[in-house]
Amino acid sequence: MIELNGITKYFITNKEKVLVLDDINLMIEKKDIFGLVGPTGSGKSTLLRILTGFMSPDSGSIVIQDKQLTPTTKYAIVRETSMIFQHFNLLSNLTVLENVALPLKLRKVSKLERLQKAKEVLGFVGLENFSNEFIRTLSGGQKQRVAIARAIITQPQIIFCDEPTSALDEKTTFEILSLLKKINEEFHTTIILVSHDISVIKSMCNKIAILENGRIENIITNKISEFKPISYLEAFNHAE
Ligand SMILES: Nc1ncnc2c1ncn2[C@@H]1O[C@H](COP(=O)(O)OP(=O)(O)OP(=O)(O)O)[C@@H](O)[C@H]1O
Repeated sequence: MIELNGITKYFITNKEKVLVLDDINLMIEKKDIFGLVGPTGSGKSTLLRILTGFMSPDSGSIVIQDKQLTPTTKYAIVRETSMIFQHFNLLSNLTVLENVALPLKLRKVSKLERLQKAKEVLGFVGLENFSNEFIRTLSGGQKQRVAIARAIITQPQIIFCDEPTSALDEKTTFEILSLLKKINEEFHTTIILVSHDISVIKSMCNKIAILENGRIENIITNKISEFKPISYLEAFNHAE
């Protein structure tokens, strides 16, 4: 469970103080696939950075898994989460298996155990025969599968996905979204999905928050397949 209460964030630019997030209140339940959409500059990345502990809000409170996110608790909380990025963020000098095992290496899990677990999750994402390949030899979809395997190896409660399919074609997008859905269903992982693509959000999410100018303009929790973007979304939608 994630609860945001009254989150605000300012940036200082050219001696000007700009309000980038304005009183954000959100409740995300366990096993939700929660979509965060909004035009460029609406504050999606800033909100994601705050949720993942990379940035602190100026005011407001965040509760994740029943724990208040503070500078002292954030490392323990972040350990229960993983992140998937648009451009995969894999290490090109490591093999597929080493990339996937890396989070367990950082947690000082023994080599035998982490490689065994990495093979297991590579099987789950359908890349069991790619263990010894280097990242540069893979397609975009395969790279994202590796990133997903790396994300689930720590059995996170929450996965944050920042435009996970924006670099992929339509068919690969469908395959990656199906894989994320399978993770949500099998492990009851909560997924927070940031995307420009309304069709991605509509096909995946059971709740959608629409951000505009740093404010939540709307939260949609039912009849998502019937949701039609209105004027403020027209500039960036791929819908219908
Ligand atoms: N480090 C920063 N310093 C100053 N202003 C910033 C900083 N980061 C973001 N901003 C501004 O904050 C606002 C929100 O930016 P943010 O990146 O969160 O939006 P976004 O919805 O993720 O946009 P996009 O879809 O283009 O990634 C924008 O006006 C942006 O210019």
